[in-house]
Amino acid sequence: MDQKHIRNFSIIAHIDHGKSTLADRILELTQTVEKREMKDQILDSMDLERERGITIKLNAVQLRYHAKNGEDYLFHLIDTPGHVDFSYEVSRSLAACDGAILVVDAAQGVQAQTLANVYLALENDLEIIPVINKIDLPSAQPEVVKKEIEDLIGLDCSNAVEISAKTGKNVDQVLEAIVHDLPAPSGDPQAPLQALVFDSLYDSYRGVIAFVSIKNGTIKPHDTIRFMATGAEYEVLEVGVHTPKEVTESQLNTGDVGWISAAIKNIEDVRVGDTITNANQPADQPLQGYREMNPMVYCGLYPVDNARYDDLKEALEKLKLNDASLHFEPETSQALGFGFRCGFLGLLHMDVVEERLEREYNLQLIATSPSVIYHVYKTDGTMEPIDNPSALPPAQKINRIEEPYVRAEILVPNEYVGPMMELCQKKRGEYVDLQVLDDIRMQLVYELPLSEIIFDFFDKMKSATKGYASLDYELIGYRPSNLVKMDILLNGQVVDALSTIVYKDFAFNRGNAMAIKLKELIPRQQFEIPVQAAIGGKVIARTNIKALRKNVLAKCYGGDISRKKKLLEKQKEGKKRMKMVGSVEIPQEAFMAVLSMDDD
Ligand SMILES: Nc1nc2c(ncn2[C@@H]2O[C@H](COP(=O)(O)OP(=O)(O)OP(=O)(O)O)[C@@H](O)[C@H]2O)c(=O)[nH]1
Repeated sequence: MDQKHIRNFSIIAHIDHGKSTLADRILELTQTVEKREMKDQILDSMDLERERGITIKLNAVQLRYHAKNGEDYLFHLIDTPGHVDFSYEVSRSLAACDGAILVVDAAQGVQAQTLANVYLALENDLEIIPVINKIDLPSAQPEVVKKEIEDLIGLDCSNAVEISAKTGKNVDQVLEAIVHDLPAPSGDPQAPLQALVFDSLYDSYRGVIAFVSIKNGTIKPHDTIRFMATGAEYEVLEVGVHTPKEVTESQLNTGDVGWISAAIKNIEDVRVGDTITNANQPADQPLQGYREMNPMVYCGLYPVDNARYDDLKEALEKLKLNDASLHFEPETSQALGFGFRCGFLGLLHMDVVEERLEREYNLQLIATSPSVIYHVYKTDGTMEPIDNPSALPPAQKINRIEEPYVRAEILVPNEYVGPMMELCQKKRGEYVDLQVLDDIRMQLVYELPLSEIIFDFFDKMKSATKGYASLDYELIGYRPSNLVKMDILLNGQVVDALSTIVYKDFAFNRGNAMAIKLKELIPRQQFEIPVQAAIGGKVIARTNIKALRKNVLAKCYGGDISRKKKLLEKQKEGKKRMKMVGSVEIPQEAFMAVLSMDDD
């Protein structure tokens, strides 16, 4: 198809405003997917996505649309995730497009990530079409929401389409708007090849598959390609698109969005954000990459079975291909043995990676409690970044510790401004600004320590505002804080994987809460186990896990051997996620105790 009839676009929205549902309707209307093959949210191909009902990975599909002007168009739709943890993926997918459909919930209106995503789209020079979704809801107020979009974002909404992605109402008008209001790709087919790598995955037969958006030139099998950042060269074996089924093509042209396979066995050669060019006729410059996102949260990941260390390493390498924001390096723990220190964009990202490792690579893992990166200034004048509390130098060698701060913008209905400010204050927030947005909402700006945001801030915010507030934040730098390392001792021994860095004024409460939580989580054993929280060798909290009195098998009367077996099986299941530390068996949940503690 000629370039004028191609449209490359993303759908952007705040979480749950209906991106995936709209994508489903578009696939149906363009008959990209046969009705009987249609399952809900077909673009969410990962099981995990379907179960959690959120979009994690971006996906690109090619669609054919017969427009009302009688002409045929080729669309490339790139789906994007909505959760704040995954904004990196959003900026990746936007770099591959020329336009974006902005979906706004007609009942909820503009939310924090609506704004954040619009800014990302504007940074990428995309044309934006506003679409008001969920007009079937009784609480829908499309006119109010349109005015909000005009006032807050400055987008003209006089032609904004009002749709229900659920019922399909007016979705055809969205397709027409894509044809008429979004630009065709502007690249030059005669120019040297420049293809933006916006994603990749590892296939055990074909090696690394790169997902690309062809900005200039063309690419076909037998071409020799060069990855401009790494310099690696390969001969192309196959090229193609997703419809969403994988389809092989003879060539990808300027404006196409598709995949390339070239028997790439070395995972390191392919970097998301890199530009592919033709080695025989190379482009002078790579395309502008996009902002690299740095991990904000770190934790240790250890195989439950130490013998599977190499499997974990391989799994992490493969996962990283498909998830450029994941970082990892080897680490050892006295308590847990050999594992990896891994960096994530946020807690949801951490959760998702852990679950993917377990499901897709069949690994059993223990994750240690998450931590941000602290800047530790030592008395010898040097600074050491610390993302693992157990690596903190002894107190006498520390001059000061600085921790990362974020600027948080919170959109909150008027009646919840009070409770929201109280929460921010409690989380060591510093008030910056409060602005009236419209008749019913305000925008609250606070500067807060990142460590307070990542743990249970979202949950607390939800309960303080009945779920009506939304949050977006960005890192603004480091500030000195009064922080100390809190150790946990089990049976008199420090368990390094349970150490945390805490704000000194909170230490006493946290130590107590932690000891109580561990008592709940660690099963009773043959002997009594003292649980202590300590700072610099001084115990600040203590409790005991009582010894087990009865043999569990005693519960099964006499001879029923099959029941006995079943019980033992069950115990074994439960034990899989346990780790022997010294003489104490610790379950996975215990390492995450900091997350579920209540300070109050
Ligand atoms: N009533 C109504 N519900 C809708 C409509 N569109 C989507 N929903 C519902 O809203 C919820 C969220 O929709 P999704 O399409 O998963 O939202 P999303 O924006 O893709 O969410 P993430 O992928 O997690 O960012 C689902 O329960 C949908 O069924 C609509 O037009 N009307």
